[in-house]
Amino acid sequence: MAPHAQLDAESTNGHSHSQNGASAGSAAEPLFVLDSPNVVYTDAEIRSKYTYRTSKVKNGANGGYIVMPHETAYEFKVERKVPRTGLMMVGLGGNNGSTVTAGILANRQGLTWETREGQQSANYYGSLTMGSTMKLGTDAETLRDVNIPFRDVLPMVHPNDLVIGGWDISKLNLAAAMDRAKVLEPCLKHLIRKEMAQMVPLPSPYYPDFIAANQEDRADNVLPGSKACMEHVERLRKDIRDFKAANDLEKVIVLWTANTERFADILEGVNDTADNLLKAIEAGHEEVSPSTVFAVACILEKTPFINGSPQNTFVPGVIDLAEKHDSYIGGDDFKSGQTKMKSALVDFLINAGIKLTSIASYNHLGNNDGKNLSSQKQFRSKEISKSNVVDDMVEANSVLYAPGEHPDHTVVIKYMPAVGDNKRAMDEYYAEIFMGGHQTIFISNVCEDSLLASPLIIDLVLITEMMTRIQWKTESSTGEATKEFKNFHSVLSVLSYMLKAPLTPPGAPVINSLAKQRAALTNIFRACVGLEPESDMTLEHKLY
Ligand SMILES: NC(=O)c1ccc[n+]([C@@H]2O[C@H](COP(=O)([O-])OP(=O)(O)OC[C@H]3O[C@@H](n4cnc5c(N)ncnc54)[C@H](O)[C@@H]3O)[C@@H](O)[C@H]2O)c1
Ligand SMILES: O=P([O-])([O-])O[C@@H]1[C@@H](O)[C@H](O)[C@@H](O)[C@H](O)[C@@H]1O
Repeated sequence: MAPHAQLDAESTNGHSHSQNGASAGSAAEPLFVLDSPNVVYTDAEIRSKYTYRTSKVKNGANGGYIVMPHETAYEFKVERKVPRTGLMMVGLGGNNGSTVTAGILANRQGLTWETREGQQSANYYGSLTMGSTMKLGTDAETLRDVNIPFRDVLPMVHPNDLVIGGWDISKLNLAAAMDRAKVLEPCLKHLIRKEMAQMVPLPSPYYPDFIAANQEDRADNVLPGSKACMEHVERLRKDIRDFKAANDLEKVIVLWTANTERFADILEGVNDTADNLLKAIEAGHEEVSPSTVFAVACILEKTPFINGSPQNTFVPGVIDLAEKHDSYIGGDDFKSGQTKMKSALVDFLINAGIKLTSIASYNHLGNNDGKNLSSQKQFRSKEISKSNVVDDMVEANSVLYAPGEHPDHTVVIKYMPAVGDNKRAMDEYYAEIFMGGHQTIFISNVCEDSLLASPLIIDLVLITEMMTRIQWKTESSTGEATKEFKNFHSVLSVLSYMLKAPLTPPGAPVINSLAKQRAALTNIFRACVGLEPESDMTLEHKLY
């Protein structure tokens, strides 16, 4: 048997994999065409001329402002051909890794299975790309909204077509890993057990100091060496090349869904620049984490790398290296349940003029993630990513909050083995309302953590792959045109909707508001086919 088999689109009676019949390697007939001189379709590309309208503000007299409308003319280019794409997960044998793999297999085969509530069919619920819609416009006759599946706005990879592989420090095949995870129904597991058993994770670097000591008993599938080294970087690069060749892939995305690591110290001369980081790895510096080694390997292999965990994988040297190699990175920490709710509810409360003064977020869970997080250093990584999610919304409202003022905010996570993957999240939101009143909101949220995270993994992969096929150029406002098409900045902040602690290009603001994050992603994709940003003005229903 191959050192590790993969989940391959051809290995099952494939269903029509993508909307409007497209499958990997083809340019689908789009669901819609924009009838505009600003959008040109060829077999290979969509070209869209888009005017980005913002306002520049400067201080005026008496503490006021002077606002100057500002326009930038962009041209976007989208490659229409959907490439044969692989997903390599670090932590393939974990709850998320095994669950998302099983979910894709079940969807690809169009499976249904018996549950206590009756027949259940495979679906992609919880995925923004596969489960949500966007407004295309209004019907020319009836003026009713016309909405389309998000996945149809651009020619995206269909998750059913993804070829899956990856690494794990645990050697369990994915059928055994699925059993260990205790997430999926026995009847479903029975239907996919054979294919899942064929998938065996590649051995991986394991540096014990970065994850909880309680993970040691799992580490039976590790590469020689217990600290960073160039041999590990080169081995991971070869793993990616071999996976690509063995599966005849045009593209691979690597995603970290392995354990939460402790934060790495940022050390001048070690991980502060690309050159220093490469030297530090060469020298076997003990402050370089496995996730940073994966990031470096992916950047050198021009393979996008996404971090689904909260640790600071992207030390300054990694960002510097990604920029130098024009390679995509994104992260951090899937925004799956309690924090996702928080980033929507806080946005609502503060934008309703309600002064949130206290947030208490408690949760307990009993999966291996919870076990790893029961160790203080790993919990601290998670506490940071779960705590910073309200900062931008608070700072944006100077009516409610004085400079530096913010709600009390506490995050508690406890490991309770009995509940397994069924995370219990309990939140209390306490706020000041009109004339000295108070509002207290209690939220209880129980769900399988991995069934929330798995669709996010799919969205992160599909959107990252789509971004590798979008380029831009502009006639800048000062007239210096960007002659050649360019990639977006190496740090893919467009992924923020799926992430608790969105990584942004150096100096760029962090936006945590869920609505703003979705609007940014939606409107960038709309601009690539010449559609204006979504506007809810609906003047057509107000001005007559
Ligand atoms: N809802 C969610 O499940 C959720 C939400 C946000 C973030 N996360 C994060 O996603 C990650 C995975 O969550 P999970 O529930 O699947 O955890 P898990 O413990 O079930 O899986 C992690 C896997 O990573 C493997 N691993 C550890 N170190 C590795 C290394 N160096 N190389 C390769 N594999 C390694 C482990 O053996 C394990 O199989 C965690 O960091 C978690 O905090 C999960
Ligand atoms: O995304 P979210 O539900 O706010 O946060 C979750 C935490 O509550 C949980 O304790 C942890 O195990 C998961 O990895 C995830 O980070």
